[in-house]
Amino acid sequence: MIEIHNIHKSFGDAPILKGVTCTFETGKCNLVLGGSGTGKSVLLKCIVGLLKPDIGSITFDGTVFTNNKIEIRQEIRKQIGMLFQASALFDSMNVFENVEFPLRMLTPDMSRAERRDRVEFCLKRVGLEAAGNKMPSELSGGMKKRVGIARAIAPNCTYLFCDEPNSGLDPLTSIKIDELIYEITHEYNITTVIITHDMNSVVEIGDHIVYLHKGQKLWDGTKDEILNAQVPELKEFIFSSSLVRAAKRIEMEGGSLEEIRQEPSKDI
Ligand SMILES: Nc1ncnc2c1ncn2[C@@H]1O[C@H](COP(=O)(O)OP(=O)(O)OP(=O)(O)O)[C@@H](O)[C@H]1O
Repeated sequence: MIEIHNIHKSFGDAPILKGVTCTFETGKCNLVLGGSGTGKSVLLKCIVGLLKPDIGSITFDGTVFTNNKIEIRQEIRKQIGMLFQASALFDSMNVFENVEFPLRMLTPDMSRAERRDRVEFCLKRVGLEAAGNKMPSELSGGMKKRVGIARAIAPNCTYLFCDEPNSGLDPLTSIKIDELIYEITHEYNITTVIITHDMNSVVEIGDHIVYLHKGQKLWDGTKDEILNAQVPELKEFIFSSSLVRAAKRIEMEGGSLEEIRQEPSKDI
C-alpha cells in the first residue's frame, strides 16, 4: 500500500497540489482521475521522487520515502516500474534489449541466461514472444505499450505507475492495454497507480479511484460507486465524458449500450 499524506506542491507562487491525502491499495488498479491541469502528473512525479513535495509524506508499505536516507529511497525506487505516456522505448535498442535494460541496471548479479529467461517470460506475458528482434520503429502504438509494460515488470516490480496508458491508442487497443495492466496487477499483487482522464478505464479496471480537482482530492471510491458520487465537480466530469453521453442518448432512444455490444456486427 502507498500512503500519501497532506502533499502540497507549488511552482513559484502557483499552488498545484493543496493537501492531497489518499491511499493506493496493494494488488489493485488505483486510478488517479481528473481533468487537464488538476495536478495528476505532478502528484505522480512527487510519489516516484522526480519532484520533492513542499509539505507532506509518502509511505511505501510502511517505509517513509519523503526526506528519508538516500539508500532507503533508492531501495524503494528499485521496486518501482514505470509505463510512460509515449512508451519511451530506446529507439536504438530492439525489443529484447529494451526489456533487458532495467535488469542490467538493477540486478547486475543476474547471469546472462537468467536475464534472457526473464525477458522471454515478460515478452510472452504481454503477447510479444515473437517480437524480440524488432526495433521500436517497426511497432504499432499498442505494441510499444506492451513492450513498455514488459520492461516495467521485468525487475519484478512491487509498484507500477502508468501515465495515461491509453493516450494515442484507438478504443479497442486501449481496452486491451487496460485489461493487460489489470491482469498483471492482480496476478502479481502489484500496487498499480494509473493516471487517466478516461471514463472507459474507470468502468473497466477502476478497483479504486481517486478524483483530483484543482489540486485537491474531492472523492475516492470504486467503479461501482462512482456513478452515484454526490460531488458536483465529479458528476460534471463523468457526464461530460463521451462514453456516458453516448449511453444517455442510447437510453433515451430506448436501447442500452450492452445490447448494442451483444449485437452481431453487420456486413457493410
Ligand atoms: N515543472 C513545472 N513548473 C511549473 N509548472 C508546472 C510544472 N509541472 C507542472 N506544472 C503545472 O502544474 C499544473 C498541473 O500539471 P499536471 O501536468 O500535473 O496536470 P495533469 O492533471 O496531469 O493534466 P493533463 O491531464 O493535461 O496531463 C499545470 O498548470 C502545469 O502547468
